[in-house]
Amino acid sequence: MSDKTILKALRGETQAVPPVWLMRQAGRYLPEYRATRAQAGDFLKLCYNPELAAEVTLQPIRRYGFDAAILFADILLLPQALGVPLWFETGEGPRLTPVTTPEGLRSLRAASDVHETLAPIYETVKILKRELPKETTLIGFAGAPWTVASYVVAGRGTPDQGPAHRLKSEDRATFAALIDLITEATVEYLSAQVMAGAEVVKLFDSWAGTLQGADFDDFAVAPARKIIAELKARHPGLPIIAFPREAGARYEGFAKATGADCVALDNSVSADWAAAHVQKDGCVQGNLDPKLMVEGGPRLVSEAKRIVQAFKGGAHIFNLGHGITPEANPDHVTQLMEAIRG
Ligand SMILES: Cc1c2[nH]c(c1CCC(=O)O)Cc1[nH]c(c(CCC(=O)O)c1C)Cc1[nH]c(c(CCC(=O)O)c1C)Cc1[nH]c(c(C)c1CCC(=O)O)C2
Repeated sequence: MSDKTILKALRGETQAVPPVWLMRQAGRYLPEYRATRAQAGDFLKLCYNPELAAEVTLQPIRRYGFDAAILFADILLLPQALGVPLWFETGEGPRLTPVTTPEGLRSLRAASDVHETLAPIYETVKILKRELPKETTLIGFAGAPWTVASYVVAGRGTPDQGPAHRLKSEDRATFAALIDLITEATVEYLSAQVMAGAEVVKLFDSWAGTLQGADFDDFAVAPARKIIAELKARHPGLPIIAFPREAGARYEGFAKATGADCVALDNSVSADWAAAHVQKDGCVQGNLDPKLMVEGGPRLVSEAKRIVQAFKGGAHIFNLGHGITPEANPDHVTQLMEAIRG
């Protein structure tokens, strides 16, 4: 059995000092990231350049000694590999050519045909496997089907994911077929990451919180359960983290319903509530407010300690409730690491 701290937590072990990594730890708040992105040309070129993508993955590990490295890539590379045109508008974020009709869906590639486009990502994983410190766990990832589909339908991120909700009610068959295609392709993609050397995988469902009632079961729970079952059949013992962001009360029971080993918590749920209602079923990850990484100082330290304290009775991986933002101060990450590790 590995004695890596992240893998211990994912097996359900309680540790005196929780392992720690941060969502978006490789990113624009780091000057060395901005320099490497400029060298690559742009964000997508960086994602598809294995040497440089591995370099930016390693940068925060060198600086802070996080317990995990997360593969540098993006959740939208998968729909791109299915044939959906993708680009990034500077200062605005991702754009895709929307897929909203049966014809649009038929024009996409089969799930098993994503690997040619994604081969450079698997190469990044292989480089990282070689170059990471032996105590650092390598996390692969993908978007969960609902979140990926919501970008594919809207052609961009929208505040309420309205276009995807509309397609879901107006042409449920097409929407469900899109979810199924992404579900299958996600298994292919994550399985290939594991074969290349990823030790853990994480499913990001950033927009799970916009799904109400039975839709949450159909489009957040069911696809995650399918993906997790198939991955665990192919890779016995593979630890999986699920992040149904803003699921609120529906965080309770999510691990059991999907088979995930760990549930990542956003910062809208209180750590005390989650310790009682979510951590009873296994490891939890989270959940410091990312704004504190901009503010720094005493509130950052006291909030971080409060979260460690709340989860100290069970398995916990320290993280933020969402990604670290470009405005965060790199010195505040050092403050955070001292608050956690002492
Ligand atoms: C919804 C989503 C996306 N991508 C991702 C999600 C799910 C998590 C979340 O809710 O934040 C996940 C993601 N995106 C990125 C990673 C790499 C690993 C890491 O966490 O360090 C991961 C795990 C790099 C990235 N993905 C993106 C950047 C910034 C691009 C740049 O350098 O200009 C990075 C480092 C761009 C991106 N990518 C996406 C958006 C909406 C944007 C624009 C918003 C933004 O700029 O933050 C889609």
